[in-house]
Amino acid sequence: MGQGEKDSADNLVSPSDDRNELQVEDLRVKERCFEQREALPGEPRCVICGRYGEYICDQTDDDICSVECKTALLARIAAETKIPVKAPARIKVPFGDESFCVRDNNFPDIPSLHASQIVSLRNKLDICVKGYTMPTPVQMQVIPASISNRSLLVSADTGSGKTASFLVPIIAHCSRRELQQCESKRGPLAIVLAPTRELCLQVEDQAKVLGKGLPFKTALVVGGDPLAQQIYRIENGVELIVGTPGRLIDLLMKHNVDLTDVSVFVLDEVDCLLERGFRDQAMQIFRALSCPQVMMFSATIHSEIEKLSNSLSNNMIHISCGNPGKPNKSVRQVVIWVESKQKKQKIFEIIKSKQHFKPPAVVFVSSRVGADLLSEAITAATGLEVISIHGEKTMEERRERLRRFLTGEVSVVVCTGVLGRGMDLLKVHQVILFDMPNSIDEYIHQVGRASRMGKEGVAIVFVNEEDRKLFGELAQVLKTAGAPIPRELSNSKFTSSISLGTDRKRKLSSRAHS
Ligand SMILES: Nc1ncnc2c1ncn2[C@@H]1O[C@H](COP(=O)(O)OP(=O)(O)OP(=O)(O)O)[C@@H](O)[C@H]1O
Repeated sequence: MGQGEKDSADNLVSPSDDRNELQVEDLRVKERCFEQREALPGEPRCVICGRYGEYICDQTDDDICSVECKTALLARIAAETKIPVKAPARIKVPFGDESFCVRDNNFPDIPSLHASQIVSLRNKLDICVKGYTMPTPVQMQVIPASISNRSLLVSADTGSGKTASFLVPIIAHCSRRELQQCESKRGPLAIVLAPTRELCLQVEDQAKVLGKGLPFKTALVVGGDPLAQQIYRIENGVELIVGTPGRLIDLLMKHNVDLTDVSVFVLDEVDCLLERGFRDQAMQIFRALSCPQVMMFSATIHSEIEKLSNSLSNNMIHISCGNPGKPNKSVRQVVIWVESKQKKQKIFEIIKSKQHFKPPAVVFVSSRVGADLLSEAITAATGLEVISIHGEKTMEERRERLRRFLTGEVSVVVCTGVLGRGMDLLKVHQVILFDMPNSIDEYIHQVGRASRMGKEGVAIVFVNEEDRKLFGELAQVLKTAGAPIPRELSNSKFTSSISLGTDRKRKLSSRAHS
């Protein structure tokens, strides 16, 4: 019997039309079980009272005689499946790369699997797991929380696996929806915004890897690539769009993309997207969507960003893992005082030194022209092939250069902030901040390129008087990390409140008492 033809009285389904014909004398659904007759030999029996099982319970497929017995059946099932809720035991969550597994005694079937059973189950099901033996702390928290459909604001260390923590729920959501709907053309279900083309490229690649074999297609919408191709792809049906705000707005203004089904909106590097010139564009895209679940991520989220993010959702879950807002603990920060004129000489020395140069290395500078000039100068001084990546290069060049660096063809890249945030440069364990960035947040992100998933790295940072605007915060960051502070920095009047603050206070107050 079809769904629409169900008995209107409480969804009881008649098992057989033939039998109904024999029972024309009583078409009314039996409310109470005593209204039902006894079962004849060979007839179905009510699973509760044993009378004639005239109906099928729509929720369990059991034979049932009346509404009364259906209610009793459902109550019995609910009581049997109700799991006693114990107060959760306190779990000591380890830091960094310590391995641990949270076992949930409420679901005894899963935790009872022994390591050897897991191996044999994986063998039996042809499952091969490499690299991802368990979720990272941020994934442990974000993936289940995302199921609530509430918006999330997540801060976690650089290199701690935030990307997969939003891609896994997106892919699960998209493939579930895809399996249910079989339409050939459909609108996207999720949008991920990120501030740079390189980061979008990386996120889309990772989405493809994680969604392999599933009904899950992606479109990359970044400037520099032909718009027509991006539109063609979206029109042919994709589940996820990954893009930079500017190009996405451009595309949405010029073409009628159906965003009705977009139910997940991710802002990766949210502080950057809501702070710098991107905010209006990000908000414009948000307003084009109908109440999506918003997921926001960064290693640096401040109170202003928290306030701004609240305007995107009024029922937000805030998640913080590790030590966000600080440079990754796995990176040793070596800050050197170098006058501007000496910087080039210093970097040549480092790159020529077997002891100090640990390629592949990323060198951060503050300007595009600076990136080109420095890469040429290093090549001239050391003989090494060095490439530059920045926003003035064509997309094709940026892609090709990044590929050459990631595949190890070239061991040094000099770049502007385009590689500073989010880039997963797995083999890189050394970064050199030739120019200090404009803010301590960018410093945290750039330093973070030297370590992924707790691997040790080093960040060599050049500072001089020109960076005085950041002296206070830099000294604080170094002090917290236990890293050496150059004498010039600690003696500077801009850091006096940090290095001398407590002593001064004590002296003043003792004088006041005397
Ligand atoms: N569960 C896991 N097990 C092992 N490796 C993982 C796991 N999850 C992610 N990774 C890997 O860890 C690396 C860092 O992840 P990711 O780039 O997502 O970090 P992130 O937190 O977004 O960092 P950032 O703030 O710098 O953008 C990636 O190479 C990723 O493939």
